[in-house]
Amino acid sequence: MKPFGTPRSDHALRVLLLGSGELGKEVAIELQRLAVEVVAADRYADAPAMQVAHRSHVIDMLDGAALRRLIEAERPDLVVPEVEAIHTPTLVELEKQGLRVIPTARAAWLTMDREGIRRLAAEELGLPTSPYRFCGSADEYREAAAALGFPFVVKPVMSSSGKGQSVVRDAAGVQAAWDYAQSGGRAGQGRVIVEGFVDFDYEITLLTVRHRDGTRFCAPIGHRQEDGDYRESWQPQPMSDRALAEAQRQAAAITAALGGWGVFGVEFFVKGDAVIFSEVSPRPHDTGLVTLISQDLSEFALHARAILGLPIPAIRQLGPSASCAVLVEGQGRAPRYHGVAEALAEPDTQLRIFGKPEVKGRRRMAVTLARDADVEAAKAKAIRAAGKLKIEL
Ligand SMILES: Nc1ncnc2c1ncn2[C@@H]1O[C@H](COP(=O)(O)OP(=O)(O)OP(=O)(O)O)[C@@H](O)[C@H]1O
Ligand SMILES: NCC(=O)N[C@@H]1O[C@H](COP(=O)([O-])[O-])[C@@H](O)[C@H]1O
Ligand SMILES: [Mg+2]
Repeated sequence: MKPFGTPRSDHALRVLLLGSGELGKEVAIELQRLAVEVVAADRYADAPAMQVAHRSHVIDMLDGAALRRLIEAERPDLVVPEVEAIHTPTLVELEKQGLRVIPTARAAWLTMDREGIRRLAAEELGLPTSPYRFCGSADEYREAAAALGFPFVVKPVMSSSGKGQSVVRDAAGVQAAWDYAQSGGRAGQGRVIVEGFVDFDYEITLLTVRHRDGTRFCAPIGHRQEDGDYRESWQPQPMSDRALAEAQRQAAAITAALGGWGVFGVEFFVKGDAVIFSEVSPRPHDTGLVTLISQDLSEFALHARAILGLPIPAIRQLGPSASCAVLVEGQGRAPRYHGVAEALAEPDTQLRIFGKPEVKGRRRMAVTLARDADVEAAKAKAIRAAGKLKIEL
Protein backbone atom coordinates (compact mmCIF):
# COMPACT_ATOMS: atom_id res chain seq x y z
CA MET A 1 0.00 0.00 0.00
CA LYS A 2 1.24 3.48 -0.84
CA PRO A 3 1.77 5.98 2.03
CA PHE A 4 -1.13 7.84 3.59
CA GLY A 5 -1.63 11.18 1.86
CA THR A 6 -3.68 14.33 1.88
CA PRO A 7 -7.27 14.17 0.65
CA ARG A 8 -7.97 16.05 -2.59
CA SER A 9 -4.28 16.11 -3.48
CA ASP A 10 -2.41 14.14 -6.16
CA HIS A 11 -1.13 11.70 -3.55
CA ALA A 12 -4.40 11.09 -1.69
CA LEU A 13 -5.11 7.54 -0.61
CA ARG A 14 -8.55 7.13 -2.19
CA VAL A 15 -11.39 4.75 -1.26
CA LEU A 16 -14.54 4.32 -3.35
CA LEU A 17 -17.54 3.13 -1.33
CA LEU A 18 -20.09 1.24 -3.43
CA GLY A 19 -23.18 1.76 -1.32
CA SER A 20 -23.56 4.71 1.05
CA GLY A 21 -26.00 3.72 3.77
CA GLU A 22 -25.64 3.84 7.55
CA LEU A 23 -22.90 1.20 7.60
CA GLY A 24 -20.88 3.01 4.94
CA LYS A 25 -21.30 6.29 6.80
CA GLU A 26 -19.48 4.88 9.84
CA VAL A 27 -16.76 3.36 7.62
CA ALA A 28 -16.36 6.74 5.89
CA ILE A 29 -15.96 8.49 9.26
CA GLU A 30 -13.26 6.02 10.31
CA LEU A 31 -11.42 6.51 7.00
CA GLN A 32 -11.72 10.30 7.29
CA ARG A 33 -9.97 10.10 10.67
CA LEU A 34 -6.89 8.79 8.84
CA ALA A 35 -7.17 11.44 6.09
CA VAL A 36 -8.20 8.88 3.50
CA GLU A 37 -10.08 10.47 0.59
CA VAL A 38 -13.58 9.02 0.57
CA VAL A 39 -15.73 8.88 -2.56
CA ALA A 40 -19.26 7.62 -1.93
CA ALA A 41 -21.63 6.13 -4.50
CA ASP A 42 -25.21 4.90 -4.28
CA ARG A 43 -28.42 4.81 -6.27
CA TYR A 44 -29.81 8.02 -4.73
CA ALA A 45 -28.49 11.44 -3.71
CA ASP A 46 -27.70 12.53 -0.14
CA ALA A 47 -27.27 8.95 1.11
CA PRO A 48 -25.80 8.78 4.65
CA ALA A 49 -22.16 8.11 3.68
CA MET A 50 -22.32 10.79 0.97
CA GLN A 51 -22.92 13.31 3.74
CA VAL A 52 -19.48 12.65 5.26
CA ALA A 53 -17.55 11.83 2.05
CA HIS A 54 -15.29 14.15 0.06
CA ARG A 55 -17.31 13.53 -3.09
CA SER A 56 -20.23 11.46 -4.22
CA HIS A 57 -21.82 9.97 -7.31
CA VAL A 58 -25.35 8.78 -7.96
CA ILE A 59 -25.21 5.71 -10.21
CA ASP A 60 -27.00 2.44 -10.84
CA MET A 61 -24.36 0.11 -9.37
CA LEU A 62 -25.99 -2.87 -11.13
CA ASP A 63 -25.13 -1.27 -14.49
CA GLY A 64 -21.72 -2.71 -15.41
CA ALA A 65 -20.84 0.01 -17.91
CA ALA A 66 -21.74 2.81 -15.48
CA LEU A 67 -19.74 1.12 -12.72
CA ARG A 68 -16.70 0.78 -14.97
CA ARG A 69 -16.91 4.45 -16.01
CA LEU A 70 -17.05 5.52 -12.35
CA ILE A 71 -14.05 3.40 -11.34
CA GLU A 72 -12.03 4.54 -14.36
CA ALA A 73 -12.83 8.18 -13.60
CA GLU A 74 -12.08 7.99 -9.86
CA ARG A 75 -9.12 5.57 -10.03
CA PRO A 76 -9.51 4.52 -6.36
CA ASP A 77 -6.77 2.69 -4.44
CA LEU A 78 -9.50 0.55 -2.87
CA VAL A 79 -13.07 -0.26 -3.85
CA VAL A 80 -15.19 -1.06 -0.79
CA PRO A 81 -18.58 -2.68 -1.50
CA GLU A 82 -21.18 -1.66 1.09
CA VAL A 83 -24.23 -3.47 -0.36
CA GLU A 84 -24.74 -6.74 -2.26
CA ALA A 85 -26.47 -5.21 -5.28
CA ILE A 86 -23.45 -4.31 -7.41
CA HIS A 87 -22.48 -5.47 -10.92
CA THR A 88 -19.76 -7.69 -9.44
CA PRO A 89 -18.61 -9.29 -12.76
CA THR A 90 -17.24 -5.82 -13.59
CA LEU A 91 -15.31 -5.82 -10.30
CA VAL A 92 -13.93 -9.28 -11.13
CA GLU A 93 -12.71 -8.02 -14.54
CA LEU A 94 -11.17 -4.83 -13.17
CA GLU A 95 -9.47 -6.73 -10.36
CA LYS A 96 -7.61 -8.75 -12.99
CA GLN A 97 -6.24 -5.45 -14.27
CA GLY A 98 -4.94 -4.49 -10.82
CA LEU A 99 -7.94 -2.90 -9.06
CA ARG A 100 -8.13 -3.73 -5.32
CA VAL A 101 -11.60 -4.78 -4.21
CA ILE A 102 -12.48 -5.40 -0.53
CA PRO A 103 -12.21 -8.12 0.54
CA THR A 104 -11.91 -9.60 -3.00
CA ALA A 105 -13.99 -9.22 -6.17
CA ARG A 106 -14.83 -12.93 -5.97
CA ALA A 107 -16.17 -12.53 -2.41
CA ALA A 108 -18.38 -9.64 -3.57
CA TRP A 109 -19.50 -11.71 -6.54
CA LEU A 110 -20.28 -14.86 -4.52
CA THR A 111 -22.22 -13.01 -1.83
CA MET A 112 -24.27 -10.76 -4.12
CA ASP A 113 -26.40 -13.80 -4.90
CA ARG A 114 -27.52 -16.23 -2.19
CA GLU A 115 -26.82 -19.13 -4.56
CA GLY A 116 -23.10 -18.41 -4.81
CA ILE A 117 -22.42 -18.25 -1.11
CA ARG A 118 -24.79 -21.06 -0.09
CA ARG A 119 -23.28 -23.51 -2.60
CA LEU A 120 -19.75 -22.56 -1.49
CA ALA A 121 -20.59 -23.00 2.20
CA ALA A 122 -22.70 -26.15 1.99
CA GLU A 123 -21.46 -27.99 -1.11
CA GLU A 124 -17.76 -27.07 -1.24
CA LEU A 125 -16.87 -26.46 2.43
CA GLY A 126 -19.42 -28.88 3.91
CA LEU A 127 -20.73 -26.43 6.51
CA PRO A 128 -24.08 -27.40 8.05
CA THR A 129 -26.94 -25.24 6.68
CA SER A 130 -30.72 -25.42 6.45
CA PRO A 131 -31.94 -27.72 3.66
CA TYR A 132 -32.46 -25.57 0.54
CA ARG A 133 -33.48 -25.43 -3.12
CA PHE A 134 -33.02 -22.70 -5.71
CA CYS A 135 -35.97 -22.07 -8.02
CA GLY A 136 -36.33 -20.00 -11.19
CA SER A 137 -40.01 -20.60 -11.90
CA ALA A 138 -43.30 -21.00 -10.07
CA ASP A 139 -43.31 -24.72 -10.96
CA GLU A 140 -39.88 -25.30 -9.45
CA TYR A 141 -40.99 -23.34 -6.41
CA ARG A 142 -44.03 -25.58 -5.89
CA GLU A 143 -41.83 -28.67 -6.15
CA ALA A 144 -39.39 -27.24 -3.63
CA ALA A 145 -42.22 -26.37 -1.24
CA ALA A 146 -43.50 -29.96 -1.45
CA ALA A 147 -40.01 -31.40 -0.94
CA LEU A 148 -39.06 -29.22 2.04
CA GLY A 149 -42.43 -29.21 3.82
CA PHE A 150 -43.85 -26.55 6.17
CA PRO A 151 -42.63 -24.28 7.58
CA PHE A 152 -40.17 -22.95 5.02
CA VAL A 153 -38.58 -19.60 4.22
CA VAL A 154 -38.59 -17.97 0.74
CA LYS A 155 -36.09 -15.24 -0.20
CA PRO A 156 -35.19 -13.59 -3.50
CA VAL A 157 -31.60 -14.63 -4.32
CA MET A 158 -30.68 -10.97 -4.56
CA SER A 159 -32.05 -9.10 -1.58
CA SER A 160 -31.07 -8.01 1.90
CA SER A 161 -32.62 -6.80 5.15
CA GLY A 162 -35.46 -9.26 4.66
CA LYS A 163 -36.83 -7.59 1.52
CA GLY A 164 -39.09 -10.00 -0.35
CA GLN A 165 -38.62 -12.65 2.37
CA SER A 166 -41.39 -14.64 4.07
CA VAL A 167 -41.99 -17.67 6.23
CA VAL A 168 -44.65 -20.05 4.85
CA ARG A 169 -46.46 -22.06 7.50
CA ASP A 170 -49.24 -23.72 5.47
CA ALA A 171 -50.62 -24.21 1.94
CA ALA A 172 -52.58 -20.95 2.15
CA GLY A 173 -49.34 -18.92 2.24
CA VAL A 174 -47.51 -20.55 -0.68
CA GLN A 175 -48.63 -18.27 -3.53
CA ALA A 176 -48.38 -15.00 -1.58
CA ALA A 177 -44.77 -15.79 -0.61
CA TRP A 178 -43.84 -16.34 -4.26
CA ASP A 179 -45.53 -13.08 -5.33
CA TYR A 180 -43.82 -11.14 -2.53
CA ALA A 181 -40.41 -12.58 -3.44
CA GLN A 182 -40.96 -11.53 -7.07
CA SER A 183 -41.65 -7.95 -6.05
CA GLY A 184 -39.18 -7.64 -3.16
CA GLY A 185 -35.79 -8.47 -4.67
CA ARG A 186 -33.59 -5.42 -5.23
CA ALA A 187 -32.57 -6.48 -8.72
CA GLY A 188 -36.10 -7.52 -9.63
CA GLN A 189 -35.00 -11.07 -10.55
CA GLY A 190 -37.21 -14.12 -10.51
CA ARG A 191 -34.92 -16.56 -8.76
CA VAL A 192 -35.53 -17.52 -5.12
CA ILE A 193 -34.06 -19.75 -2.43
CA VAL A 194 -36.46 -21.93 -0.48
CA GLU A 195 -35.00 -22.96 2.90
CA GLY A 196 -36.27 -25.38 5.49
CA PHE A 197 -37.11 -23.44 8.67
CA VAL A 198 -34.39 -23.85 11.30
CA ASP A 199 -35.78 -24.21 14.81
CA PHE A 200 -32.99 -22.43 16.70
CA ASP A 201 -32.48 -21.42 20.36
CA TYR A 202 -30.82 -18.15 19.32
CA GLU A 203 -28.95 -16.67 16.38
CA ILE A 204 -25.67 -14.79 16.27
CA THR A 205 -23.43 -12.72 14.08
CA LEU A 206 -19.77 -13.56 14.57
CA LEU A 207 -17.79 -10.56 13.35
CA THR A 208 -14.60 -11.97 11.89
CA VAL A 209 -11.71 -9.72 10.93
CA ARG A 210 -9.14 -10.84 8.39
CA HIS A 211 -6.18 -8.49 8.59
CA ARG A 212 -2.48 -8.40 7.81
CA ASP A 213 -1.51 -10.45 10.88
CA GLY A 214 -4.26 -13.09 10.73
CA THR A 215 -7.89 -13.59 11.76
CA ARG A 216 -9.65 -12.25 14.88
CA PHE A 217 -13.16 -12.78 16.19
CA CYS A 218 -15.27 -10.27 18.09
CA ALA A 219 -17.43 -11.50 20.97
CA PRO A 220 -20.62 -13.09 19.55
CA ILE A 221 -23.53 -10.73 18.85
CA GLY A 222 -27.05 -12.00 19.55
CA HIS A 223 -29.98 -10.49 17.66
CA ARG A 224 -33.71 -10.57 17.18
CA GLN A 225 -35.18 -10.34 13.70
CA GLU A 226 -38.65 -9.40 12.55
CA ASP A 227 -39.69 -9.75 8.91
CA GLY A 228 -36.09 -10.71 8.11
CA ASP A 229 -34.74 -7.41 9.43
CA TYR A 230 -32.89 -6.90 12.70
CA ARG A 231 -34.63 -5.06 15.54
CA GLU A 232 -32.25 -5.43 18.49
CA SER A 233 -28.73 -6.80 18.80
CA TRP A 234 -26.55 -7.34 21.86
CA GLN A 235 -23.02 -8.34 22.78
CA PRO A 236 -21.86 -10.65 24.23
CA GLN A 237 -24.44 -13.36 23.45
CA PRO A 238 -23.97 -16.05 26.14
CA MET A 239 -23.09 -19.40 24.53
CA SER A 240 -21.37 -22.65 25.42
CA ASP A 241 -17.62 -22.96 24.82
CA ARG A 242 -18.33 -25.79 22.37
CA ALA A 243 -20.83 -23.80 20.33
CA LEU A 244 -18.53 -20.75 20.24
CA ALA A 245 -15.55 -22.85 19.14
CA GLU A 246 -17.65 -24.44 16.40
CA ALA A 247 -18.93 -21.05 15.20
CA GLN A 248 -15.36 -19.76 15.10
CA ARG A 249 -14.23 -22.83 13.16
CA GLN A 250 -16.95 -22.34 10.55
CA ALA A 251 -16.37 -18.57 10.38
CA ALA A 252 -12.64 -19.13 9.84
CA ALA A 253 -13.43 -21.63 7.05
CA ILE A 254 -15.90 -19.46 5.12
CA THR A 255 -13.89 -16.24 5.46
CA ALA A 256 -10.68 -18.00 4.41
CA ALA A 257 -12.50 -19.35 1.34
CA LEU A 258 -13.61 -15.80 0.46
CA GLY A 259 -10.16 -14.37 1.22
CA GLY A 260 -8.87 -10.79 1.37
CA TRP A 261 -8.85 -8.31 4.25
CA GLY A 262 -11.74 -6.75 6.12
CA VAL A 263 -14.62 -7.42 8.50
CA PHE A 264 -17.06 -10.23 7.73
CA GLY A 265 -20.42 -10.71 9.49
CA VAL A 266 -20.91 -14.46 9.73
CA GLU A 267 -24.48 -15.42 10.69
CA PHE A 268 -25.31 -18.64 12.52
CA PHE A 269 -28.33 -20.36 14.07
CA VAL A 270 -27.53 -22.14 17.35
CA LYS A 271 -29.46 -24.99 18.95
CA GLY A 272 -27.80 -26.50 22.00
CA ASP A 273 -24.20 -27.02 20.90
CA ALA A 274 -25.19 -27.37 17.22
CA VAL A 275 -24.18 -24.45 15.00
CA ILE A 276 -25.79 -23.96 11.57
CA PHE A 277 -24.31 -21.55 9.04
CA SER A 278 -26.83 -19.07 7.61
CA GLU A 279 -24.99 -16.47 5.50
CA VAL A 280 -22.05 -14.07 5.52
CA SER A 281 -21.54 -10.42 4.62
CA PRO A 282 -18.00 -9.65 3.42
CA ARG A 283 -18.36 -6.24 5.10
CA PRO A 284 -19.62 -4.80 8.41
CA HIS A 285 -23.02 -6.11 9.44
CA ASP A 286 -26.09 -4.18 10.61
CA THR A 287 -26.36 -6.22 13.83
CA GLY A 288 -22.74 -5.15 14.46
CA LEU A 289 -23.88 -1.53 14.95
CA VAL A 290 -23.81 -2.50 18.65
CA THR A 291 -20.00 -2.42 18.48
CA LEU A 292 -20.23 1.39 18.24
CA ILE A 293 -20.73 1.23 22.01
CA SER A 294 -19.55 -2.26 22.98
CA GLN A 295 -15.97 -2.25 21.69
CA ASP A 296 -13.00 0.14 21.74
CA LEU A 297 -12.67 -0.50 18.00
CA SER A 298 -16.11 -0.74 16.38
CA GLU A 299 -16.63 -3.07 13.39
CA PHE A 300 -16.26 0.05 11.24
CA ALA A 301 -12.92 1.01 12.78
CA LEU A 302 -11.82 -2.61 12.40
CA HIS A 303 -12.86 -2.64 8.74
CA ALA A 304 -10.89 0.58 8.09
CA ARG A 305 -7.79 -0.82 9.81
CA ALA A 306 -7.97 -4.19 8.11
CA ILE A 307 -8.48 -2.86 4.57
CA LEU A 308 -5.69 -0.32 4.99
CA GLY A 309 -3.27 -3.05 6.05
CA LEU A 310 -2.95 -1.73 9.63
CA PRO A 311 -2.37 -3.86 12.74
CA ILE A 312 -5.18 -4.92 15.11
CA PRO A 313 -3.22 -6.00 18.18
CA ALA A 314 -6.34 -6.24 20.40
CA ILE A 315 -10.11 -5.73 20.38
CA ARG A 316 -11.50 -4.68 23.78
CA GLN A 317 -15.08 -5.60 24.63
CA LEU A 318 -16.38 -2.91 27.01
CA GLY A 319 -19.19 -4.85 28.71
CA PRO A 320 -22.82 -5.89 28.11
CA SER A 321 -24.27 -3.68 25.37
CA ALA A 322 -27.19 -3.50 22.95
CA SER A 323 -28.52 -1.67 19.91
CA CYS A 324 -32.11 -1.02 18.86
CA ALA A 325 -33.02 -0.17 15.25
CA VAL A 326 -35.39 2.76 14.80
CA LEU A 327 -37.72 2.12 11.87
CA VAL A 328 -40.36 4.36 10.43
CA GLU A 329 -43.21 3.55 8.09
CA GLY A 330 -44.91 5.95 5.70
CA GLN A 331 -44.10 8.42 2.96
CA GLY A 332 -42.20 11.66 3.09
CA ARG A 333 -39.05 13.65 2.41
CA ALA A 334 -36.68 15.31 4.87
CA PRO A 335 -38.07 13.86 8.11
CA ARG A 336 -37.72 15.68 11.44
CA TYR A 337 -36.60 14.00 14.66
CA HIS A 338 -38.24 14.81 17.98
CA GLY A 339 -37.26 13.49 21.40
CA VAL A 340 -33.50 13.35 20.80
CA ALA A 341 -32.77 14.82 24.23
CA GLU A 342 -35.14 12.34 25.89
CA ALA A 343 -33.54 9.43 24.00
CA LEU A 344 -30.14 10.41 25.39
CA ALA A 345 -31.26 11.08 28.97
CA GLU A 346 -29.99 7.85 30.53
CA PRO A 347 -26.28 7.24 31.22
CA ASP A 348 -24.33 5.07 28.78
CA THR A 349 -26.73 5.71 25.92
CA GLN A 350 -25.88 6.87 22.39
CA LEU A 351 -27.78 7.59 19.21
CA ARG A 352 -26.97 7.63 15.51
CA ILE A 353 -29.42 9.34 13.15
CA PHE A 354 -28.50 8.30 9.61
CA GLY A 355 -29.95 11.37 7.83
CA LYS A 356 -31.71 9.43 5.06
CA PRO A 357 -33.47 11.98 2.86
CA GLU A 358 -36.66 10.08 2.08
CA VAL A 359 -39.03 7.36 3.28
CA LYS A 360 -41.26 5.23 1.04
CA GLY A 361 -42.64 2.30 2.99
CA ARG A 362 -40.60 1.01 5.94
CA ARG A 363 -37.05 2.21 6.48
CA ARG A 364 -34.41 2.07 9.22
CA MET A 365 -33.55 5.69 10.05
CA ALA A 366 -31.56 5.57 13.28
CA VAL A 367 -30.15 3.28 15.95
CA THR A 368 -29.90 3.59 19.72
CA LEU A 369 -26.98 2.12 21.65
CA ALA A 370 -26.71 1.30 25.34
CA ARG A 371 -24.45 -0.34 27.90
CA ASP A 372 -25.61 -1.72 31.23
CA ALA A 373 -24.95 -4.35 33.91
CA ASP A 374 -26.13 -7.25 31.69
CA VAL A 375 -27.36 -7.66 28.12
CA GLU A 376 -31.04 -7.77 29.14
CA ALA A 377 -30.72 -4.41 30.91
CA ALA A 378 -28.74 -2.97 27.99
CA LYS A 379 -31.40 -4.15 25.54
CA ALA A 380 -34.22 -2.68 27.65
CA LYS A 381 -32.34 0.63 27.84
CA ALA A 382 -31.74 0.76 24.08
CA ILE A 383 -35.44 -0.03 23.46
CA ARG A 384 -36.51 2.73 25.92
CA ALA A 385 -34.25 5.21 24.14
CA ALA A 386 -35.64 4.21 20.73
CA GLY A 387 -39.18 4.66 22.08
CA LYS A 388 -38.42 8.32 22.88
CA LEU A 389 -37.45 9.15 19.30
CA LYS A 390 -40.37 10.39 17.19
CA ILE A 391 -39.90 10.69 13.44
CA GLU A 392 -42.15 13.19 11.68
CA LEU A 393 -42.57 12.53 7.96
N1 LIG B 1 -33.98 -21.02 7.19
C1 LIG B 1 -34.34 -20.21 8.19
N2 LIG B 1 -34.87 -20.72 9.32
C2 LIG B 1 -35.26 -19.90 10.32
N3 LIG B 1 -35.14 -18.57 10.30
C3 LIG B 1 -34.60 -18.01 9.20
C4 LIG B 1 -34.16 -18.80 8.10
N4 LIG B 1 -33.66 -17.97 7.16
C5 LIG B 1 -33.78 -16.72 7.66
N5 LIG B 1 -34.36 -16.73 8.89
C6 LIG B 1 -34.63 -15.56 9.74
O1 LIG B 1 -34.68 -14.39 8.92
C7 LIG B 1 -33.56 -13.55 9.22
C8 LIG B 1 -33.05 -12.87 7.95
O2 LIG B 1 -32.59 -13.86 7.05
P1 LIG B 1 -31.31 -13.58 6.14
O3 LIG B 1 -30.18 -13.15 6.99
O4 LIG B 1 -31.10 -14.73 5.27
O5 LIG B 1 -31.89 -12.34 5.30
P2 LIG B 1 -31.18 -11.11 4.66
O6 LIG B 1 -32.22 -10.46 3.84
O7 LIG B 1 -29.92 -11.55 4.03
O8 LIG B 1 -30.86 -10.19 5.88
P3 LIG B 1 -29.58 -9.23 6.10
O9 LIG B 1 -29.25 -8.66 4.78
O10 LIG B 1 -30.14 -8.21 7.05
O11 LIG B 1 -28.54 -10.08 6.72
C9 LIG B 1 -32.54 -14.44 9.90
O12 LIG B 1 -31.64 -13.68 10.69
C10 LIG B 1 -33.47 -15.34 10.70
O13 LIG B 1 -33.95 -14.71 11.86
N1 LIG C 1 -28.78 -5.79 6.07
C1 LIG C 1 -28.05 -4.99 5.16
C2 LIG C 1 -27.94 -3.56 5.70
O1 LIG C 1 -28.28 -3.28 6.82
N2 LIG C 1 -27.43 -2.66 4.87
C3 LIG C 1 -27.34 -1.26 5.20
O2 LIG C 1 -28.56 -0.62 4.88
C4 LIG C 1 -28.36 0.31 3.82
C5 LIG C 1 -29.55 0.38 2.90
O3 LIG C 1 -30.57 1.01 3.59
P1 LIG C 1 -31.91 1.48 2.83
O4 LIG C 1 -32.58 0.23 2.37
O5 LIG C 1 -32.68 2.23 3.88
O6 LIG C 1 -31.49 2.35 1.68
C6 LIG C 1 -27.10 -0.15 3.13
O7 LIG C 1 -26.49 0.87 2.37
C7 LIG C 1 -26.28 -0.60 4.33
O8 LIG C 1 -25.71 0.49 5.02
MG1 LIG D 1 -28.82 -11.93 7.35
